[in-house]
Amino acid sequence: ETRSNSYMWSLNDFEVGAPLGRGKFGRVYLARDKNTHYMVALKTLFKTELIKSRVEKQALREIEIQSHLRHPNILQLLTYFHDEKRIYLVLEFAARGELYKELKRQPKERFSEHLSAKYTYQVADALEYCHQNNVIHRDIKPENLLLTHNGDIKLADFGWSVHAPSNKRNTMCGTLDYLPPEMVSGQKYDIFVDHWCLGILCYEFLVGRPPFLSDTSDETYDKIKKVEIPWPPQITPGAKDLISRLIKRRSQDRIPLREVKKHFWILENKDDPK
Ligand SMILES: O=C(O)Cn1ncc2ncnc(NCCc3cnc(NC(=O)Nc4cccc(Cl)c4)s3)c21
Repeated sequence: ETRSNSYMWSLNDFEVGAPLGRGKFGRVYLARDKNTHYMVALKTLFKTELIKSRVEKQALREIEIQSHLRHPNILQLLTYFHDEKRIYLVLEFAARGELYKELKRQPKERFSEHLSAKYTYQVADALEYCHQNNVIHRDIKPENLLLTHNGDIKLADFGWSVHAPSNKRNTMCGTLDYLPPEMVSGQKYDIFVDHWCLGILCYEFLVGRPPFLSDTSDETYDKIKKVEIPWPPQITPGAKDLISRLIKRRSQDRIPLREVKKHFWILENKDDPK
């Protein structure tokens, strides 16, 4: 039987299994609901770590944002609870784990046009839904995408998401490769930062590395500001057309997500594996 909304979840409701991954603020464990035997991913966040890094408001904002989002390509936050030391996020379990590892496992560390178009379509669909709910994800990259057992995308980790529009400074700890020009220069930004990241993501699926990858972060900043995209031979004209319409310096020039979903390269490649 399902529990009423007022039920107070606790660690005691779960049998905790193998660690799935580790983050800066805590670990992710495979866990099973003792009652229903439903498998979940249990993300623990140490309160002291959150406070030390001054991201405790971010964690609460993520819980607020993610508990209202419901979409087949967004990793669902099922519930949450805390004890004296940790906050626990009870998340949908994505059985094929991080897309990033799947990308590195590929023969040339890159996806076929079919998989690239399928994943780009599913992320575009999830982002369109986020934007309709006035949420900017802001941290779209392969590390934040998970795969279900049947190979569908789950957009995860809304730890950096905010309500649009925003000029929230974010001390990005991760890669700079996905930052759009407006965020690099600390300007006000809007939902179109996600469009930029979708273009970078599609490029990385097809090439195996992001377009502005450089040895130093200064070089990366320069390439981001100049928007110089190298086009290796495996990028077909259709893929180049879509990517060029997303990686635009001016945010309002980036094509809408509904246009991404019906772009000819996406429609020609997203369904049948070649
Ligand atoms: O990814 C893995 O390591 C392994 N893995 N494998 C399968 C699988 N199935 C589901 N979830 C997984 N991982 C958790 C993904 C997250 C979702 N939401 C998050 N939110 C968050 O981290 N928030 C957060 C962090 C630090 C500070 C602040 Cl303020 C907020 S992490 C899975």
